[in-house]
Amino acid sequence: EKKARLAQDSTTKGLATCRVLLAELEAHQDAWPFLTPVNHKAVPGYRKVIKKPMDFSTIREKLITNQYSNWETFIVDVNLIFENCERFNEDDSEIGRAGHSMRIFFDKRWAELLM
Ligand SMILES: Cc1nnc(-c2cnn(C)c2N)n1CCCn1ccnc1
Repeated sequence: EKKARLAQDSTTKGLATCRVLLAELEAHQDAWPFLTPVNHKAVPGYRKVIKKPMDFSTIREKLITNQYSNWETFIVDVNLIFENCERFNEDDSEIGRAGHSMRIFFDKRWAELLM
């Protein structure tokens, strides 16, 4: 009973921390490419190349509708944003640089908040 309650608490606390972390990501000055889903109709090749699109608004919706079982599943989706960005964009491009900057910020912050 106690163990189950502890696990539940840690999940609730973990997911509350994810909301804080997501708000910081969305507020970051380099977040602009990742705020909403890539418009694959306007971006030739995106739908073919990127099998699992992800963006901050989709993550927010999933958080609000309880689709993350714990903070690990949240981290997987955030990292998907950065992996997609690196796959589709040159490192030496506006969006590529924004992706690297956001990944560095995220790696630091989740370690501080969740580890
Ligand atoms: C995220 C992301 N990764 N690639 C793109 C993108 C969109 N168009 N092109 C030519 C890309 N390489 N995006 C979305 C960037 C969304 N955006 C662009 C300008 N303001 C927002």
